[in-house]
Amino acid sequence: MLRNFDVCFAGHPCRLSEGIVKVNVRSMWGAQQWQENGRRVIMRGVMGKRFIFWVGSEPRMCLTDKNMIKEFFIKHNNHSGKSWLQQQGTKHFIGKGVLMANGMEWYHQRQIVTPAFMADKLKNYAEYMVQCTNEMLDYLSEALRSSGSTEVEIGQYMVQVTAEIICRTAFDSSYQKGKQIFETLTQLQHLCSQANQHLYFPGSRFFPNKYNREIKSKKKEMENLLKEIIASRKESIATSHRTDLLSLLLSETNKTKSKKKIDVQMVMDECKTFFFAGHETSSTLLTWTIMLLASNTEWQTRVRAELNMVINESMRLYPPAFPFPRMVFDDIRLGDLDIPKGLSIWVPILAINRSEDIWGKDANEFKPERFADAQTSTPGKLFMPFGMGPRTCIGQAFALREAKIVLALLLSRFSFTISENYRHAPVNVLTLKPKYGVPVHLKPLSS
Ligand code: HEM
Repeated sequence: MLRNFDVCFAGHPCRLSEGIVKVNVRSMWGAQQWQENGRRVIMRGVMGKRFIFWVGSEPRMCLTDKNMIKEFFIKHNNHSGKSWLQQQGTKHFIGKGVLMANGMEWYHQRQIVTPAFMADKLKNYAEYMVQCTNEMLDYLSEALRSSGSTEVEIGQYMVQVTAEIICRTAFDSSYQKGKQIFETLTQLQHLCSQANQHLYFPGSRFFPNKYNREIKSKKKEMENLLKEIIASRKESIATSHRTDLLSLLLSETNKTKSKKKIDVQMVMDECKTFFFAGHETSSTLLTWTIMLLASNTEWQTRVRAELNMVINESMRLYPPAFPFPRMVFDDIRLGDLDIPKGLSIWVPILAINRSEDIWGKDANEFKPERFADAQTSTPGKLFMPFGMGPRTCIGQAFALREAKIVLALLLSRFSFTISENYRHAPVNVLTLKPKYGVPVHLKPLSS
């Protein structure tokens, strides 16, 4: 039985779309502020810190209590997971990979991919990260020289470098080879996001409408490309000693008796998941961090010694990814609540990260020093940019190492300021992106 929170039947509590925060209910907790084209949009909640809202046919409960969130993510992982509705929303571009799997399927997949992110592998990956970043910076310098302009949209370079890094480290293939897959995956992601904004009713996914037709054809295109890479790698798998993610996955397809045996469709879904999760979030983190540094130039000199603080503050203000809502599959007791199965738990990360009650009056300001001492600067605060509990981000160490390498190399070669053409418009397309990119003026440090 549910008690002690307000109920709202009006729809999404907070929806970031088209760069403008649209609040179509009164139920947002606390206050959430956003800046759109210089205009500050302020939402104030009137429904309290716990409430229920509906997403289509799925009831979701907003939870903001730190202890209950921790208890839920850590203790109740076995009784919760991604709902059918969420799996439907992402199935065309990431399928049933580890991000969307539940129960034993998730457990087996997580076991298979974990070795690819162990400390010894990360050490090897660092070399690729440096190499890919230097190549990107050379390319960037050349682009500036040939255009004669100082302005670039930096986001596209961050997408390119993180895509190249994940291709080389996880799939041992070059960016050029994986480029087509990335483009198709990005198109699919946008198509799925647009399709999800339309009314869902039972059976609607089978309708041959514009979105469904395009999604089907793009999905086929991408899977054919992946099949080509898999086929060429399968031939060499027995003789090579590769330990990248794709090799780990392919070796599991050969295990006839293993409980963990996976088929080619699963390998493809896992590849799509890592293509998506492995660069989308990281490029977003880098782009927002550069936007913040370009707007707060004094931090460019300090950041060399204090990268951790800057990266944390960037993820607080612009969390690249939020934990997906988790559906409760069995009745559970959570704090003072009895949660029935079928209810999803949703944590409003943006509201928590910008709450004045938690972070103080300057919650909306860029102040990396609030993370000066990671042990003591966040007591009593909930900060979970990589999720929490057994399903925490598998690529966390990878992403942080990559972010530090890319930022450190960029800062060693350029200083930068935000362009007057920058339009602040965060938009949620599964990750939190700057809708119009981040144009900056770059100045080579040697000149
Ligand atoms: C700044 C960069 C990143 C951020 C902020 C981020 C954030 C997250 C978050 C919040 C989750 C939890 C999702 C949930 O609970 O529903 C997650 C899961 C995951 N992330 Fe990341 N991530 C980042 C980079 C990466 C990278 C580089 C990889 C792979 C190379 C990766 C792979 C994954 C996978 C596979 C999961 C699913 C884990 C599971 O369910 O067991 N992520 N990430």
